[in-house]
Amino acid sequence: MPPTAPIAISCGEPAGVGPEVAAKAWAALGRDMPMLWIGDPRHLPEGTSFEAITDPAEAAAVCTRALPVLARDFGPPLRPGHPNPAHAPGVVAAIAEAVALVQSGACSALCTAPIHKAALIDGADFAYPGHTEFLAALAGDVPVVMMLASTVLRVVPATIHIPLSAVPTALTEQLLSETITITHAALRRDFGLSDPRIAVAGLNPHAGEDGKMGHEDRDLIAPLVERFAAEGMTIFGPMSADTMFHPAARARYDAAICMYHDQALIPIKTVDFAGGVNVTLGLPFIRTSPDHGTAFDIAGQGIADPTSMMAALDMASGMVAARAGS
Ligand SMILES: NC(=O)C1=CN([C@@H]2O[C@H](COP(=O)(O)OP(=O)(O)OC[C@H]3O[C@@H](n4cnc5c(N)ncnc54)[C@H](O)[C@@H]3O)[C@@H](O)[C@H]2O)C=CC1
Ligand SMILES: NCC(=O)COP(=O)(O)O
Repeated sequence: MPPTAPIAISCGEPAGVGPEVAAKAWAALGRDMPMLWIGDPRHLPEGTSFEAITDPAEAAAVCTRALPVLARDFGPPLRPGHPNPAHAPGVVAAIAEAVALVQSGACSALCTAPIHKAALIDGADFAYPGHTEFLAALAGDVPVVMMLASTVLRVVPATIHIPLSAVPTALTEQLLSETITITHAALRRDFGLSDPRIAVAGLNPHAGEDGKMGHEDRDLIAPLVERFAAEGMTIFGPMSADTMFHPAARARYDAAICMYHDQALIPIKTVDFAGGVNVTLGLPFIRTSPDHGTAFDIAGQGIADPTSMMAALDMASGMVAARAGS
């Protein structure tokens, strides 16, 4: 990969705030961080300084004066705040194209703007609940882990986009073991922690209260934590989820493995919505994303906060450097 290979940004749902936060992130960071936006340039906010290019190798030079764009035609016009399923094939293709560029080495990392899953299902028969699962499939069905990370907290939901009623069955020893192993390796490789400290949440209230309020904590989670600890990992749990996210508790670990989506995402979006980054661990390439969604309620108004997108680009850039050993 050339040292100036840009970070590929897939446009995400064009009716959401994705194009706006990408344009704002370029304005703030683009002079120092090569990036390449893939999408329909008609969807960028009016007045965005962009240049259509055809070769990602041109991005680094262009990025100092304009947002480099691989321009694609998504068809019908856009109404901010109103997703059009007709745009869905373009949205999915932009993600796939960005992945191909990263896999070929033409781009250094992938940063995805948020998608609206329903529009992709309606308009493109999208068979995945989110980027995470789609990227795992594009990478060859590798096991992956979702991490939401900010400077104050890192959380990992062991199960992701499934109904709450399906969580207990989905929580198997294999899933939890893979989740912990992938998280531990990524904390070492990408976050520079030589001996990461991992806290594991319980599933049930009070981590099951010794089997009186559910058995998964005692029968599944505790033995697994003991096994990893016996192998030398710094890991503890199961913790009562209600008391593991206050500041003193957070200071005791580098990442919290949580049992389901909201157990992980509520605390981080509460303590650092603006600075949170969604990063997929376990892929053979680097992928980050802002922690927020499409924000249809404010799309097209010019008021979207780009902080999370900027943090996602920063994190991707840091991971590229960490993997290059610099
Ligand atoms: N990585 C991804 O592709 C993600 C996609 N989504 C999708 O986004 C859609 C909407 O999800 P919601 O739950 O409504 O969450 P959301 O994050 O889009 O919006 C929640 C609230 O936060 C505000 N907000 C979000 N981003 C903001 C920004 N950059 N600046 C200022 N305010 C901002 C919104 O205006 C809204 O009031 C759903 O279809 C969901 O699946 C949600 C999260 C991540
Ligand atoms: N709630 C997180 C989310 O929806 C992001 O999912 P993904 O598209 O990154 O898989």
